[in-house]
Amino acid sequence: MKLLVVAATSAEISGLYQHFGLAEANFVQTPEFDILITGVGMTATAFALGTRLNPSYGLVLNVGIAGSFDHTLELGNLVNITTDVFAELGAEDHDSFLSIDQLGFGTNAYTNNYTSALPQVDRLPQVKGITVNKVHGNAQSIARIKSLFNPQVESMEGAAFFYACHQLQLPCLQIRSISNAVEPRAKENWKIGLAIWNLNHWLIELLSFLKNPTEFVRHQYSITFIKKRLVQGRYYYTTFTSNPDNEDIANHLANSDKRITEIQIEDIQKAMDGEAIEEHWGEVMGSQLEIFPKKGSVLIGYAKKTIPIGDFKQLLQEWLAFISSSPTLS
Ligand SMILES: O=C(O)c1cccc(C(=O)CC[C@H]2O[C@@H](n3cnc4c(=O)[nH]cnc43)[C@H](O)[C@@H]2O)c1
Repeated sequence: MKLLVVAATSAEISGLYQHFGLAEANFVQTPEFDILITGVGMTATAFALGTRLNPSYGLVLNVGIAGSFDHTLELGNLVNITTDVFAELGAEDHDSFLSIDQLGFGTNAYTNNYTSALPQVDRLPQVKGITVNKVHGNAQSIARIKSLFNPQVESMEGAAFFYACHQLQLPCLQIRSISNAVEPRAKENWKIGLAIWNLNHWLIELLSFLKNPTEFVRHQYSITFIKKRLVQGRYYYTTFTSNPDNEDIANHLANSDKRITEIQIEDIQKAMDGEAIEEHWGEVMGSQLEIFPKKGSVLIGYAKKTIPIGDFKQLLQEWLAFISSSPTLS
């Protein structure tokens, strides 16, 4: 299944280009996925999709940042926008608004139509979005649009994206990261960097998963391994998880250096072979580890997260392979 990733600006998916070693062009093709940068707004999106969208794509994915009307969504949170509305398309009727539907000229609301279960998508909250030409930044217009559509988020492209995919009947998803609250304009409150960071981590995890869903257990736990270059050519290895349930596991791995990881793998292997081991590791590397050979599970961290022993062994092996890739790590 080939994927088309659609974003308004290349800045919003800069981490993706970097991770896969791609040049920041407006249309990039790789064996597993293509990237299309449309430009900001509905017109630019419609034009770019008109030139590039075709039935060879198994999934079309719109990603970007968005403003939120919903106070339960924190800045930097990711959402799955399942319905998106052309909020300004229609006619004013004195104090009322007539949508394009009410005028009899079309449809103003479009939904995504991707039903396959992807763990990275399933764990995101599903929200209703509106698409606007003008970012809301005025108390009266915000109150008005809320009373008209009761939206949770807004963007400048989403509904146009759904419209184009709908025209070609292509499976599509719109995933956005909240960069700002929709409020009387206060640009200093926007967290664009955080929103883009989280979006890119999620995107890299999804694309790596689609590339090889069965190979990596870490993807089942939504854990991404990260290698950062420090000064003087040294590297720093850490982890990230977009699933709060797995934070203890991710931290445990990040805290395990090569030696500790090897010792854990040895003990886990012994436990799996029925040999006696120290089951109560207690606090190791700022994390709790208990091994239960009879139950076939391990407990990691203080949130009492228990996972199958085989999964833990494979996680450790993947981590060991990752951190062993550079001779600079002790
Ligand atoms: O500096 C500004 O005033 C400004 C206004 C809107 C967007 C931007 C951007 O840099 C991002 C463009 C991109 O972001 C989406 N976006 C983000 N927040 C909102 C929002 O509150 N309302 C509508 N769109 C938003 C949008 O989809 C654009 O593509 C800067």
